[in-house]
Amino acid sequence: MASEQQLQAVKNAKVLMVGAGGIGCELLKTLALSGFQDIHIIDMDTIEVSNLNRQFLFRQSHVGQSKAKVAREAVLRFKPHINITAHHANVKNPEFSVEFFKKFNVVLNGLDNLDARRHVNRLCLAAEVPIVESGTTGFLGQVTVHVKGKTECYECQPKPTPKTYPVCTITSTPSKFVHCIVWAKDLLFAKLFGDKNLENDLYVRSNDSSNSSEIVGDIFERREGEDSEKYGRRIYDHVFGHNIEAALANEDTWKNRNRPKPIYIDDVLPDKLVQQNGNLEKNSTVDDTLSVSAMTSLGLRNPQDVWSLVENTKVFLESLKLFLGKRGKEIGNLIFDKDDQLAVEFVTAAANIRAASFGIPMHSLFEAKGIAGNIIHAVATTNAVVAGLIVIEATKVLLNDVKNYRMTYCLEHPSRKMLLMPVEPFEPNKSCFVCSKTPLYLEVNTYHTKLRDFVEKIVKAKLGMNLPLIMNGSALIYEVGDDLDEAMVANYEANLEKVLADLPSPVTSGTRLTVEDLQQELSCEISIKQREDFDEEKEPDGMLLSGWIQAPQVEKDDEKPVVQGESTLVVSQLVPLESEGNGEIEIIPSGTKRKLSQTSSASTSNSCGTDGNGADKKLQVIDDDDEIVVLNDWNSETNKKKKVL
Ligand SMILES: Nc1ncnc2c1ncn2[C@@H]1O[C@H](COP(=O)(O)OP(=O)(O)OP(=O)(O)O)[C@@H](O)[C@H]1O
Ligand SMILES: [Zn+2]
Repeated sequence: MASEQQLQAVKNAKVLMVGAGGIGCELLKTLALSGFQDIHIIDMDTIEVSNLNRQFLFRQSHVGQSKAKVAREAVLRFKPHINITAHHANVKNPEFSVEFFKKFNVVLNGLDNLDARRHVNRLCLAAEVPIVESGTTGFLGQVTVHVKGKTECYECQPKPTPKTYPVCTITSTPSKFVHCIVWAKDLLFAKLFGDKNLENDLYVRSNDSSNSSEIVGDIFERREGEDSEKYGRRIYDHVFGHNIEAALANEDTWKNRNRPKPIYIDDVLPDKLVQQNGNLEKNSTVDDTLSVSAMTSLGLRNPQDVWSLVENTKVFLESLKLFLGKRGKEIGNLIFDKDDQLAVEFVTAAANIRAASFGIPMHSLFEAKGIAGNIIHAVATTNAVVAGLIVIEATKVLLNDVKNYRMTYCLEHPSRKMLLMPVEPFEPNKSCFVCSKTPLYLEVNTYHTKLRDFVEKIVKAKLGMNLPLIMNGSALIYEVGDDLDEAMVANYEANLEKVLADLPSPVTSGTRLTVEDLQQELSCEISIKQREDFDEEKEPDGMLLSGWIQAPQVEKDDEKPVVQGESTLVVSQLVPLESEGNGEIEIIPSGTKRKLSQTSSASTSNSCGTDGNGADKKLQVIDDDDEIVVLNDWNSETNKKKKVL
């Protein structure tokens, strides 16, 4: 039961909800039913059919309409007397300025991407408005509270990024199915159907074939008069037969690995492919390109079946033929899309054939699609639980009940019989460049690196700036904005093409750049250090930023993709820390174990720890034998459990 004080706080609050998707729909409903009366919603999207299974405020008839607006109307139907304002827009738009954010008592995020979350974090820091941040991935979920000066900000902790793989693992020595998927999708599919001008490592580096990439360039071209079956068979033999033979020639590679087996198509499918439903190539006037399917024409129905090598070979050939015959116009421009059935069929088949060659278990199209599209299926219940937790935390924030703030993690499997794991928030990280304004350092070859690379790879991608401005001392070297005159735009464009050392005010070793984003009201200093060489694989940007919190790469053991929707932190990174005897557990991010004693008020050394004026990091977990335990009284001195029947 909420207290009178809580009810008043809720009633008088003005809240901003960003995102009206899976979490957002649940959240808006829960806010309205909890007594909130002034709610703004921002969502840039329109409703899609695929949202309907869990975004329950939306119906079939709403497909194509604004999520924010439809969500508002749906909730007003059962709570007609509250104020809901819908903004169908990107939260990064300039209209959502720091001034706009200042109007709210708390911001509630139900977003699905890092970029927007970072942007909202910065605006909230500048506007001094607390955020309750959330994310879900299947059964996993989390709700975290961020209040300037009191808790860490959203960017104080590193965020997991999807795992990338060394090129040689993908091109030569795959050991997991996901490696075969990456090869099929990013190399083979891209080579056959994507932009031919893009560099592509689809060749095998054997000891004596230093110029093999040139030879391969010709091999992927369809020869004059070559029919699609013949072309498909030639590609098949090249990538699954000859390339593997060439790789086997590198004896050193296989000393401690299983040797792959070359696969040639005549051994698997000696006869010409005949489709069960006739040759669709002749039928190429049908316009609905996305409904074209090799599975359909081969009579393969169940996407959860694992195909045999023969079936995979047929799907490989048939999907290639269908691309050539029915989607020829797109060839050269295709980018893999998990919702493109034919693309998924091709990638599944190619990955499976490669897997067979390397002795890796094959997978169904359903599983392959999940891996290729980084899909973890959303669970409506997790969204509902998370939405409830957001409202609980928001209420505490409104009451300024700092000592009871919790970051809560929803687990997939009970840990000590608990599915919800509450943790006290950490203090601001003193080396966070966002909330603690820590200077950054960049090692770069200033004689080779263009300003464009610095802007794209560092300022935008790593620092998450939206409208950056870069200054060297008092000289402005780059700026984005609507109010620039043509001469300035031309000047900045010219600068982008110059290497750093050749800029009108040269950037060389020792230079201190100021990089700002006026919209986010964020400014940081970057000290430049000249460095000649970079490791292409480990430092693909050709630059090394430090003083910045590097995101760890995560990969689940079962080869499933990592974090869908780039949620804030994955639970697998949390380390429950047990103290001796008293049943207390502490969970801390990123695998850095700390003892409970270190988190007491005496601890000042750990940048994530408390410095004495915050609450200590103890988390009390009640020993119990119940199946599921939730904490029911967030305001009590010690959290108590409640049985879920
Ligand atoms: N920059 C942004 N500005 C406004 N809304 C955003 C922004 N980025 C993401 N969103 C919204 O956040 C919501 C996230 O919801 P959710 O994670 O359920 O994704 P979805 O797109 O609805 O579903 P799915 O991706 O699983 O098909 C989406 O409705 C999306 O439009
Ligand atoms: Zn921070």
